[in-house]
Amino acid sequence: MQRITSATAAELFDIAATRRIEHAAAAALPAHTLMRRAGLAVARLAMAIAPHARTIWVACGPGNNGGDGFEAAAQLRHRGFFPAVTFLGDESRLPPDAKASLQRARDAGVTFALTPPSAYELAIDALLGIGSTRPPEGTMAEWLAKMHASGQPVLCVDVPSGLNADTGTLPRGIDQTQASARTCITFLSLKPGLFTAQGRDAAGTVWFDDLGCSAFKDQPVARIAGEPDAHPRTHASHKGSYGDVAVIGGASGMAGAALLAGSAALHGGAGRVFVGLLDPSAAPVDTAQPELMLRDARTLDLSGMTAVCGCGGGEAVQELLPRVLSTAAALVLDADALNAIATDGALQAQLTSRGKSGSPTVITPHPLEAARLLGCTVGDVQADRLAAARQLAARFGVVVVLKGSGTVIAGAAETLPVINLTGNASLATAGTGDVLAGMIGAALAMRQPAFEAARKAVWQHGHIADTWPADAAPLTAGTLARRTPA
Ligand SMILES: NC(=O)C1=CN([C@@H]2O[C@H](COP(=O)(O)OP(=O)(O)OC[C@H]3O[C@@H](n4cnc5c(N)ncnc54)[C@H](O)[C@@H]3O)[C@@H](O)[C@H]2O)[C@@H](O)CC1
Ligand SMILES: [K+]
Repeated sequence: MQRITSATAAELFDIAATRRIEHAAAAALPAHTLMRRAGLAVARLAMAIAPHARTIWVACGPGNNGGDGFEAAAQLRHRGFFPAVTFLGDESRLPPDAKASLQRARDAGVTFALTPPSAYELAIDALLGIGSTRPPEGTMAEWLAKMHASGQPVLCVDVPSGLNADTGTLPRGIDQTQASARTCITFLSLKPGLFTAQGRDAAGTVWFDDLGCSAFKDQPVARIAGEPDAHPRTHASHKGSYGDVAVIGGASGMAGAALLAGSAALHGGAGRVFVGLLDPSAAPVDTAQPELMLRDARTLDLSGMTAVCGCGGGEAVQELLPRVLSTAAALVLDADALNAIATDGALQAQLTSRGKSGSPTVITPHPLEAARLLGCTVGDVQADRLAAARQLAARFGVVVVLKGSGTVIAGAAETLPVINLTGNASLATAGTGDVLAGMIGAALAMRQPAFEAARKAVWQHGHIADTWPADAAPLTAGTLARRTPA
């Protein structure tokens, strides 16, 4: 059993691949072995979460996820705990493994009840796993709501019930984010839905148990990538060794966004950072950050530079985009640059030809910007974030950073997309996206490959937030930029 953290590197498998792994493993092992192992793993984790529990509510559903719950209840009873099982299904239609585990729970003396216990110290959600096909309703929805509103910890078996393990989406009206502590133990494969969209909130802390079946492989759909490699600076280096970044943005009233991106690029280790402001009346220097070389955006020669374009760009950025797209040696496109491209077919064609020519290019849309670029709704993007990121990457031939809970980084078709595991809700504040764009710009200026530059910056950006002390003042975008590691 392994706890999954932002340092974990592993492949992610969709439901179809997980089914294939399960069938191959089940065929190679004696009957019922997988469910016995899964139930034992659940029981062990339950005992670790609630070692003094008097009552553990085990809510079991109609399929093999429920079977894992019966098996866990049997194992817990053997160890002196008092599980109370509520079963929502038809015993005569249980799959064979689950039927055998139900009998084992009965033989162990587990209590069965029609309604959840009035008091309990831990709830085990074994209602639905990867076989969830429709939104929970009726009694199942009531039990889920009760479980998550009770204030007691919830341990989800395989996946939080109702969560789409491929996409991380929860059905409308199912809120699984209120329980005091949420833990999920997942089996045989790590599923992408646990790590993006609503999955992270619903699953909480994720544990993985391969049930002794690591030999059974299949085709992954994505990966979590762990901490990126450090790029130590050599002693015999100078500012020219680390490249130039030119931030293009800061239209009237929005200079701050460009300065934040510039600050992040500077602290991220770029050799020199120019900030090309779109507001002609902007101040000629930022006295708080005199290292930033402020220029009129229209005068900057971008050949040989990494451009970070769009932060606070307003509508003014549109007129510069043809030149930025054609001349920047490497490019990060953010915010208003993406909005401008979304409404301009000629710019889209230019981005596509730039991407296909192999010039390093990273785009950093949040879901609404991604929706505008794809010509769909935010709901469509969030319904399958991996697919949306892959689609954008394929259309324009660029590296895509689709921001949001479980940021997705997608690139060329032959590169497995990454779901990033760092970051938390403290990043949901103005300017943090500008900082991320600047950080990616610094990594590109240091000639790191575009996918790796994006992955590294996204990881570090979230890691700064994750390690920000809980009792410190709120993390602002300015502080985030200044803490960017070189
Ligand atoms: N077969 C085995 O030996 C193993 C099974 N495993 C467990 O089995 C799970 C998959 O089992 P299943 O394929 O039986 O799928 P599930 O147990 O996830 O659920 C499928 C059943 O739920 C019903 N259902 C789907 N959505 C529903 C809804 N909204 N309301 C009410 N009923 C609904 C389906 O009609 C079907 O009867 C995994 O997630 C995992 O927990 C793992 O323990 C690995 C080993
Ligand atoms: K479950």
